[in-house]
Amino acid sequence: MATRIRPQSNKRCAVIGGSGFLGRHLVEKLLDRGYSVSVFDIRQSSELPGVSFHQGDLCDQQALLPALKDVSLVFHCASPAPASDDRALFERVNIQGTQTVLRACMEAGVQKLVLTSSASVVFEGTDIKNGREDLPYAKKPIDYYTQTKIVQEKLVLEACDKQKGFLTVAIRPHGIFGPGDPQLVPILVDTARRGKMKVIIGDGSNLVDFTFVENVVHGHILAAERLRPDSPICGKPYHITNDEPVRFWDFMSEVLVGLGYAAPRYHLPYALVYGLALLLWLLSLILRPLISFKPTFTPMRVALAGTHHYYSCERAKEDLGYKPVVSLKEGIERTVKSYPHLRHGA
Ligand SMILES: NC(=O)C1=CN([C@@H]2O[C@H](COP(=O)(O)OP(=O)(O)OC[C@H]3O[C@@H](n4cnc5c(N)ncnc54)[C@H](OP(=O)(O)O)[C@@H]3O)[C@@H](O)[C@H]2O)C=CC1
Ligand SMILES: CC(C)=CCC[C@@H](C)[C@H]1CC[C@H]2C3=C(CC[C@]12C)[C@@]1(C)CCC(=O)C[C@@H]1CC3
Repeated sequence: MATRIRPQSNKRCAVIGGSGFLGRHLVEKLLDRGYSVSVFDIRQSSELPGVSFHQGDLCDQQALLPALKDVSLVFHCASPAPASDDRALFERVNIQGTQTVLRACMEAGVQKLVLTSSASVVFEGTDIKNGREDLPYAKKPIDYYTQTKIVQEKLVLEACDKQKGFLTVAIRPHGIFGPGDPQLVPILVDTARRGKMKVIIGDGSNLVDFTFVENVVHGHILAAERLRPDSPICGKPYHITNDEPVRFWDFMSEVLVGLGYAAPRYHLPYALVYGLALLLWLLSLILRPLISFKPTFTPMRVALAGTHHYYSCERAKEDLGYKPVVSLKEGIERTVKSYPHLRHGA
């Protein structure tokens, strides 16, 4: 078992969203690196030695304050899941809630805030190849969740104020995967179990970033440790990826085959699938008062599965000294091993 390093007083931090997939990995790495961690989350998490847990809604400033007491550094990686598809909730938590987090940080005397944003803040459903951070925010984001992530990122970066001694930075990960992920592998396996994972959308050559969770954690910690008044990173966003763009369908196939399912083989033209998804989505809207159904193939998912969207992490390499610590191959192997219950026939 790994021994934890004893925390120094300047290594006190809080992780808002620390019970979630990314948050949990982040908390474990922070403990390994000698931080003392306080977790704030709406969801109860299993206990970790050395962590003080505070349960509450981040929209409630009074509930947040005890978790931020004597803390100089805050990571904000809480968000409702995109799949919840609840506009009012996205707006309340990602926009108003983030304003509350900022106010609470000021009141508690927090000096640094690292936000988990998303690379999708610049994605409009059409190809992005090696996109850099200077791409404009999407005017037509792929969904409302992403719309609120854009506003959230702007709020946090604009709050960076060297005079007030409050520094901020945003990490933009893309396609996070790894042990404990509640989205990517479970959705994929569910689709395969329902017999809907037979078709490749388009010619299958579109490249996408999938980022192993430990690399995303590494990017967050580097950003936190480099965030100083004299550093060029203040108030800026950073892409964090595996730096190994992969064909979307090769990645999916590798995970599926690793778990004992067949890889998709047949091809359908992108425009046809997108058109059908659009039609289904319209039907689901029209029929909503009578029956409720959630199509697997939403226009947003088809766009994610059928276009190029990969990003450059050169800025993170230059300013943060970032380099992925786990390769895509190893990440996939470790992920597949961590889901014995999702194996074919389990
Ligand atoms: N996963 C991915 O591929 C990507 C994720 N991101 C961003 O990374 C961050 C972490 O994502 P991920 O770990 O996947 O998500 P998770 O849903 O696993 O974790 C988010 C955590 O925040 C909690 N939470 C939600 N609402 C509130 C609230 N009002 N107050 C306090 N806690 C709350 C969630 O609880 P509950 O589960 O009960 O809602 C959950 O424990 C998010 O900001 C997301 O937008 C960005 C790019 C890609
Ligand atoms: C790269 C990236 C941004 C990944 C984020 C996670 C999800 C959006 C994907 C995880 C599993 C994916 C998936 C599909 C779309 C995108 C995901 C939900 C499909 C529904 C696309 C159409 C299919 O043929 C089935 C796919 C199942 C898995």
